[in-house]
Amino acid sequence: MEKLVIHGGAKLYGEVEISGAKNAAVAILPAALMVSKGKSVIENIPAIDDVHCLERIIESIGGKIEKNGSTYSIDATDELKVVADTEDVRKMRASYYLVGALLGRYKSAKVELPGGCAIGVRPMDQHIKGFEALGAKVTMEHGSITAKADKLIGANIFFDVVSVGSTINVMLAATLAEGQTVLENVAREPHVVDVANFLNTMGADIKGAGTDVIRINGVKELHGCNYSVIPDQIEAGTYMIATAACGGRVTIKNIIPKHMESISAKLEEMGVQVEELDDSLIITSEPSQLKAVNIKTLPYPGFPTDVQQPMSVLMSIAKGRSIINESIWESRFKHMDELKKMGASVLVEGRTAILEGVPKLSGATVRATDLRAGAAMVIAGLIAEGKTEIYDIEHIYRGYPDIEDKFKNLGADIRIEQY
Ligand SMILES: CC(=O)N[C@H]1[C@@H](OP(=O)(O)OP(=O)(O)OC[C@H]2O[C@@H](n3ccc(=O)[nH]c3=O)[C@H](O)[C@@H]2O)O[C@H](CO)[C@@H](O)[C@@H]1O
Ligand SMILES: C=C(OP(=O)(O)O)C(=O)O
Repeated sequence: MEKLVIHGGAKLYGEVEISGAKNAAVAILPAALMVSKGKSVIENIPAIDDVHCLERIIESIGGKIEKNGSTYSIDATDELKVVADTEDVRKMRASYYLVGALLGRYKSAKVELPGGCAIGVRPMDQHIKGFEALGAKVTMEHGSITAKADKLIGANIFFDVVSVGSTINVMLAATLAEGQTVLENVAREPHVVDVANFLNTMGADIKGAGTDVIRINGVKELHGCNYSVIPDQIEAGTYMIATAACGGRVTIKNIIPKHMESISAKLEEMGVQVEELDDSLIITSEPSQLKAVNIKTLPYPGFPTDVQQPMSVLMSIAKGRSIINESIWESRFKHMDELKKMGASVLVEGRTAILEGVPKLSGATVRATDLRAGAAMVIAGLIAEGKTEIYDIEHIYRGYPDIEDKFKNLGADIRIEQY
């Protein structure tokens, strides 16, 4: 087993290269299984455990993957199995995209129910509503979801909630349906746009991704293509916040500054300097000058829920009272108990957390209760006085490539130890 050991106190200086986006890559890889002609060559795939899990799932149903660094070549031209039932499917959230991809291509899919971070109830009713509107019969039994159709016919679907997963999943299936599908009240996250762009590069006809209405004209088949995954908005946000919390000056490289606007604006409100270049941001911070702010997590372009936990660490040392309203997930404050062990002053009531800024945190033994909670604990360890040990770090590796090396290169005292 492994734990992270951090000695806090170092300011961060230098450059950090952001990897491909987790939540785009984990949708694009299943989407590549819809291609019946040619190979898909996909660059900038992040080296994270969710991707490794997905690789094993893809191979278990007959897809072939060749890797060259972060470039994956996917060959799905042979007939695939439409049943995905391995342990890996239950470990990660994004395995649910196999339903949309296989239903689209084969009009049949049976996939074990997904896992992912325990951050609240994670229903699939909107995915099911979309598949059913396209003509599929969907059942959930014995821990798996089965979707079958004689044929898929385009439909108008108005989602009851703004959901990344159901927007992408139904878009996948509708890509190979007959006629036009109109999806309304859809998620506008950069990864939704990236998946639509990938599908279009493979021959799909999708318009409107990035707005709240997506129009899809079904096509008969998809062909291979070359594509590069967008940079990870959440990984970039995590390094921006870490720099703001530790102090120093760091260039966050290989990003799309537009995707970072809600985070940049909040950091500036706190007194952090954010300089925008073409594909990078320079963060300069003096932590003793940080001011309290309030955030409410919202679908894009609002403040991302996936950055809320790292952000709470920054708020814990900002002068004054900060308030977080977590509007997406009802259990995304589990890390607060760990943060309290390090001296943070936090009161959690339902979906609200109130933080009274303290001058410093102190090192402690803590757990990564989920993926972004783990990133939050790393930032807390980096700013705390003394030694912090973080257990259950497997959660962190689901979404952060080389986190230890990336922070080491910026001057942090962080290492992995076996126990
Ligand atoms: C692999 C992946 O991309 N994960 C992201 C994805 O998760 P995921 O796709 O699971 O999250 P959704 O956007 O679907 O969920 C948003 C909200 O809609 C609700 N909901 C969702 C589906 C449904 O059928 N019914 C329903 O009520 C959820 O309970 C939640 O309150 O988007 C979340 C919100 O940005 C992020 O935190 C996750 O990092
Ligand atoms: C919640 C997250 O991931 P998942 O949906 O894969 O659990 C996340 O990336 O913050």
